[in-house]
Amino acid sequence: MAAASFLLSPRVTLPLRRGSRLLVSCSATSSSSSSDAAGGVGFQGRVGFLGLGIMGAPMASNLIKAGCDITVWNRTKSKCDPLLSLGAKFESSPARVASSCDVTFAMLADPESAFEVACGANGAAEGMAAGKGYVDVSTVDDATSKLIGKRITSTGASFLEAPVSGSKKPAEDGLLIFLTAGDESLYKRVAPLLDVMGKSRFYLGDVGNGAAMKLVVNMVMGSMMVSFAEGLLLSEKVGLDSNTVVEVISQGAINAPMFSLKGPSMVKAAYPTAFPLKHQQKDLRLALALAESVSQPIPTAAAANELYKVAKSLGLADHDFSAVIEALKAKVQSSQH
Ligand SMILES: NC(=O)C1=CN([C@@H]2O[C@H](COP(=O)(O)OP(=O)(O)OC[C@H]3O[C@@H](n4cnc5c(N)ncnc54)[C@H](OP(=O)(O)O)[C@@H]3O)[C@@H](O)[C@H]2O)C=CC1
Ligand SMILES: O=CC(=O)O
Repeated sequence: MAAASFLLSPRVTLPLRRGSRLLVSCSATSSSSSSDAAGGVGFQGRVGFLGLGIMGAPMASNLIKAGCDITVWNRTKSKCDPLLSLGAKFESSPARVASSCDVTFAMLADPESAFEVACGANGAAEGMAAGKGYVDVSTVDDATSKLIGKRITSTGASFLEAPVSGSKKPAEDGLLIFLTAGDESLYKRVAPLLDVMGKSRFYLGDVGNGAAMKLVVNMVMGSMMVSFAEGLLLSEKVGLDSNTVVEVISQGAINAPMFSLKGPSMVKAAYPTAFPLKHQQKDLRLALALAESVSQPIPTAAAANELYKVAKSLGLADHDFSAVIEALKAKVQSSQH
């Protein structure tokens, strides 16, 4: 009986500090839950997708596979080709995508590119108008998100920030976690699309809260990875088997999927890119700025950030963020000379 009532009212509303509200949707665990009888996803209209990198490509691909009418754009045009073969349409600029679509998603690298694609020349804002929506799923800082939101809403369109937690595989599997904030009616309108791409969605109130939530989560993740890398190297130094360390960690209270997923390849010094190291360092940099804005010390994250900076200087920016372990190895070598 309890389970039935849970299913009948899947969304829980919880009060959140700073006068906003938190809506926790549990309905999104199944993308089929939002499918309509016509085989669509319960969203009427054309959907644009800007930015087809590691994350954007599988997200757009899942929307196409779910039957959505998708129009894509990417700075490097060749990355559109796999999507076009799945049935997507192409437009030659973000402005043209936005003007031909009802709702446009953007998945860009960083604050600079997210701003440029939304607000620059031929940017999405130029194609926006009342009745349209812009959903920025990139990881950016709250100030950038607010600037983008202001520019988009100045056209009469609606704006939602919706950064995601979850990496390449969750993006491929439609299992992302959306951290949304901004226009609540746009949130409700695009919920069926979020449900295709993700397993859950949080509505966090005012623009900036989604960005802040994402930065907090990635600040923790970046520090955890550094601590894990230190543990692996220390265990090796004292003669323990690193694979056994990974296994022991996986069975205890500090188990995290990230450790079991990345540990075995880290032991082999292999770092196939799921989450680029340069993006993890960007998130730590933005989290440090967020912390500074409220005078909150985050010394562990600050130390972790320094290590990711070293890793970048070693040419590891485009490797997976687990390659941060190489920066520790380099430190050991330099201390021995
Ligand atoms: N990978 C992951 O595991 C996760 C990533 N994120 C976040 O999602 C976002 C995208 O990540 P991901 O897909 O991995 O990154 P990628 O580096 O694979 O893709 C970045 C995208 O941004 C585009 N881009 C970069 N600079 C510009 C610019 N100046 N103008 C126009 N387009 C530009 C790239 O275009 P081009 O192809 O031309 O280079 C590409 O489409 C980032 O904010 C990241 O922090 C969030 C969760 C997980
Ligand atoms: O932003 C990265 C992630 O894995 O989430």
